Amino acid sequence: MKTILLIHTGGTISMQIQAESSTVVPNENNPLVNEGEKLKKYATIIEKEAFNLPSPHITPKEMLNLKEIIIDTMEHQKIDGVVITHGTDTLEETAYFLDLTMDITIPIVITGAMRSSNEIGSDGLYNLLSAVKVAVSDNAVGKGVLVVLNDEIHTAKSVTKTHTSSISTFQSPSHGPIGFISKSIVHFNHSPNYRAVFPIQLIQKRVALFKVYAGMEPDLLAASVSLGYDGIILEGFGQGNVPPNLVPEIEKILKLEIPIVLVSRCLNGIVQDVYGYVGGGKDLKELGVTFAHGLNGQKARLALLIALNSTNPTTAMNEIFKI
Ligand SMILES: NC(=O)C[C@H](N)C(=O)O
Repeated sequence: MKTILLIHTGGTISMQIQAESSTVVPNENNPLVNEGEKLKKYATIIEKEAFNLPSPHITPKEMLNLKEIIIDTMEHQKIDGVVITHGTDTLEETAYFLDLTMDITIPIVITGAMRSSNEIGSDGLYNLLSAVKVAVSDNAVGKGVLVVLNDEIHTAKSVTKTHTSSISTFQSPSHGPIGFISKSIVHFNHSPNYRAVFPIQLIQKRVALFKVYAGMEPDLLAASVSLGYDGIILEGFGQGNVPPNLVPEIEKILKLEIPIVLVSRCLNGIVQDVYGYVGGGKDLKELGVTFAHGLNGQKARLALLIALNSTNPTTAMNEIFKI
């Protein structure tokens, strides 16, 4: 039987709803900790509670802490896979952070829930069982960090939370799930083709993220530089375009060697240097803006943060943002 390291971090999966107010609140004691018996059928479980936080309280510091817990455990005992329970709001960010920083081939599977532990139809325990089934699957080895909810398996790079409350909230726009879990099997449809890994130890730099909007003025970009941010992500329009009045400020910032990375505010597709007007993708590429293909804003932000904190930021940026 395989051994799985199960790490709890909090989130709705371990919260409860209060009948009087319908408010969902954290539990002092994580109810999932008592569910070990149900998991024993699938794996030998080593259980750790890293923290008990709603996921909006999670920062790259906690993400780094999770990485350390996994590495430390692997140094002391043999484990065949890792399952992490996590709030869904920032789940995709923790998943992608670990995907970019963990140089290991054993499966790391992250799961969560949209309904709290004491709600009718709670999806927590079910998703946890699914995540364990994936983590013990031989076919999950070498596929990077995976996200498992609602019977689907997604890669950390492509998955995103698409619905505020539905249990089918996690989707991979443009890609679809990498696999699924049925009653009896864990099935993979395809494999991820490329994964850059940067085992950083520390996060010191700061990266700002801006969603571009019609009529946006350049002062916020200038303010982020004055505030000492080390990099900027722009979630541009469509295939990667911005309003023309941002262009002089973008040029100024790039001359200061502060990287600007462009993604699209569209849910599907990639950014390209197609449009040749002022503020169009072609213009931005010529100025030296970096294009991040297929990443959403929050993941591009983590990617740039990790690149800037790695030993050779330029090489890391080239690796991370190549298609
Ligand atoms: N479904 C959830 O887990 C949402 C919750 N606000 C969290 O991320 O902690």
